[in-house]
Amino acid sequence: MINNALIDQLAALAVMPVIQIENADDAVKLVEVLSENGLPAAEITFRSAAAGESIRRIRAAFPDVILCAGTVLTITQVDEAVSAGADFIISPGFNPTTVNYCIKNGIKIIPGINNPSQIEQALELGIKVVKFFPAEASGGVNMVKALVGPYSQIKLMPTGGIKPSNVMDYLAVPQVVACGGSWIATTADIANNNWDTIAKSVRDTCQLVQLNKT
Ligand SMILES: O=C(O)C(=O)C[C@H](O)[C@H](O)COP(=O)(O)O
Repeated sequence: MINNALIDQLAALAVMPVIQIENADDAVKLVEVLSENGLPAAEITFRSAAAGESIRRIRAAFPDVILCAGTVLTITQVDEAVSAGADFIISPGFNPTTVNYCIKNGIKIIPGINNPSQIEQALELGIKVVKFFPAEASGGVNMVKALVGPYSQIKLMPTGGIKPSNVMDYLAVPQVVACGGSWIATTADIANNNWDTIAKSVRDTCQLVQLNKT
């Protein structure tokens, strides 16, 4: 179960870089750039075959970064992510099989939801934090505000279509812990080793969200 300490860590970050990495050789350099420029965190998505190996190398090089596995769709991927060193699991949807497996095995998971019924499923299982995905396509910040009306106890991590131009609108909602997004370090910039571009994006993002933290 996601604990309060982790919620506080995510809230302090305000944003989670969602990463699709095609070559595990880029993983350590990427997290070095993220960390040194203000974001010691990464969600490594299982959208590529390099995800598990990337998590393993990042964890070995950076024992303290907040490292989670994203796009986790199966129990096999949960096991791969955890054995590689992921702190917690994020999934795009609410899959009872993976959610129950994580709960049973004491693995932290933030499952995806985008409607009231899924929030109630999550609450029934004692889940405190859910991913709101795909955030913009599901109604954006207005949907977040509508959802937290009846479910004020749930905390959300909106992801999907979030950019510098709208991230602050989400972070202004008290139940939003942090926002995920691939804009911070794009797949293309990682693959092309555009580290200066990523470093600037991280610094710009930190400067922007700092407004929310103060
Ligand atoms: O499948 C998951 O678990 C995911 O993590 C999905 C990603 O969070 C989004 O695809 C990121 O959305 P963009 O920032 O709009 O690119």
